[in-house]
Amino acid sequence: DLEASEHEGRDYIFQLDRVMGAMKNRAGIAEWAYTSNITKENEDNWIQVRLDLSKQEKQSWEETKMYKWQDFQDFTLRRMFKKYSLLGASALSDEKYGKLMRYVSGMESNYATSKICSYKDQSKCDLALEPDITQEFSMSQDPEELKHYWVEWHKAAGAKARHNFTEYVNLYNEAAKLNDFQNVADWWQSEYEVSDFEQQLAKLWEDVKPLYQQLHAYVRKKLRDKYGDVVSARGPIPAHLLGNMWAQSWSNIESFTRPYPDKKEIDITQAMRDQNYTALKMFQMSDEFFRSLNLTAMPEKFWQNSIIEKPTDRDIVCHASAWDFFDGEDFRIKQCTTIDKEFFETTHHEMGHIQYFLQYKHQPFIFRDGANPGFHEAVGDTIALSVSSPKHLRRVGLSTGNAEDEQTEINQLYKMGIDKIVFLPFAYTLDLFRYGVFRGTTPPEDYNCHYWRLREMLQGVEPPVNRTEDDFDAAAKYHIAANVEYARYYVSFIIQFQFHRALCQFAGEYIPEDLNKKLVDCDIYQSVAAGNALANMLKMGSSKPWPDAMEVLTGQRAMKADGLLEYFRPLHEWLTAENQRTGEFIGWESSRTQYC
Ligand SMILES: C=C(C[SeH])C(=O)N1CCC[C@H]1C(=O)O
Ligand SMILES: [Zn+2]
Repeated sequence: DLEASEHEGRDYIFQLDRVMGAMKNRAGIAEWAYTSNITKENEDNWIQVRLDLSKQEKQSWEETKMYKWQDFQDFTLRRMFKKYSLLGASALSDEKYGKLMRYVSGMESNYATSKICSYKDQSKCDLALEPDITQEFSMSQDPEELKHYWVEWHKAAGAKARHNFTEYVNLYNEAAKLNDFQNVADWWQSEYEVSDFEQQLAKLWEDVKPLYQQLHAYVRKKLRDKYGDVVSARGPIPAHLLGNMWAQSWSNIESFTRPYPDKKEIDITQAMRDQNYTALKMFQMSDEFFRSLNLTAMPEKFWQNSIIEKPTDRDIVCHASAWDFFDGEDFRIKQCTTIDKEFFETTHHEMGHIQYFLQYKHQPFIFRDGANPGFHEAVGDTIALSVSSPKHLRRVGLSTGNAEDEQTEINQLYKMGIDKIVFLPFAYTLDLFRYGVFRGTTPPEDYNCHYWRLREMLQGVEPPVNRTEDDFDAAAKYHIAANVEYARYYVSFIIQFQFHRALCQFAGEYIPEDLNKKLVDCDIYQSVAAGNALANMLKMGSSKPWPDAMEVLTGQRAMKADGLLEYFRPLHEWLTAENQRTGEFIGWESSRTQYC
């Protein structure tokens, strides 16, 4: 009868959960071994472990189907069964599952090990993306040099991945269908548990687009002033001039584009170098910030097992990552830290993942996840919004700036905006592109030119040189090569401002309409009230639908652009006035050249 099966179901699912937790630990150790030492042997071992585990997953999946869990009374039990009833990629045959993993590890290892030649010294051909190309790209103001690094990287990391990517799409879609999804796009979107996810993304973009267009027009003018006619007055911005390989953050061109150049600039990269900062010091500062909020300290194993600097004796996947080994004590970060502003933020970003792991480690294994993927990406960034405030940077001795005046505040909002606002159309493009690929509306013969049509339409950028279908520029971005869904970052860059605003109110740092408690000046450092409110949301993991988690912290049950727009309102007003003053054309006409 129903009662017996629900009672038996409870015993079964919690036993299964413990088995799955041990399996995730084993899989994590094998994947860590491979991505922290890229060799054929370690890749083979990782794939073998995953194949072994898929046998166990298939068997458990069959057992789960024997329970009429949809009729169970207990919400948590139903939710656990529902999540365990999704088998995932291991629904494929061993042969196909193995091939799918080979395609992905092939793309990821190519990305991680790609080397290109220096612009200045064509005989030096051992430049890796991190730290070499990233460093060059962030410092250079020579369009020809930037074009060289852009073209060579997109050739080495992008074009070479096209075959693997095309095969991966077919197999991954097969796996989606075996899990009762139309395609991978629907599978990825199901993670957000709303029926109109794609419409919500479009609505958020409509809300933010006017602000982005003003910022884009302003920056285009500044680049035109500096580089001349290579930057058109009314068209897209050439993507290699924005200080970042993917034009996803424009922070590196702040020094010569900021609104009030004669105002003192806070340069924490220089300050950290002057103060002999190490990677470890950055991690210790981040840990101390979280502890100041009454959150949890990094456990001993974190400091023992993490890799925070690039090894010199082997190839590793340098792209920053945070790892939960599902044993309640082993949590790690792997990143190739360099001492600069970008990695100061990245360190907080990754520590945010670890803090989330720590806060939900009491949950059943199946609920040890973000309320949705965007939540996991938002935790560290939300903390970093406080850390990057002038008030906080003064508190920790990374800035000697004086109190804010109107112009300094605009400069500060501009610095935040060329990181946070410009990221949104980039993130939106990446998964709009892949939704079309998985749905088949973008066929392989159109992959590259469609990718650029989306980038021009949404981001208002164009490639520095003509492109063809021999290129595959999308895979020059880690997450495309490594099969990591990207809408999570788009969601994160919206909701982190909802989280930040709520935390600032808990901390007494933000009071609407109070000019002494402005959002832009908020720093929640040492606020136990804010930390407790954040912890209450993080402890839930994925045990409840994400609107319940968001409501616990913000009182809102939907992701909305209002937090971001409120934060940047003074900048929006300033940009609009400035663009009117200089007569800028707002938006962009299609590119002068047919580049694809
Ligand atoms: C730092 C990570 C690892 Se989860 C990352 O991939 N991020 C953080 C912000 C956006 C995105 C990127 O680098 O493209
Ligand atoms: Zn992340």
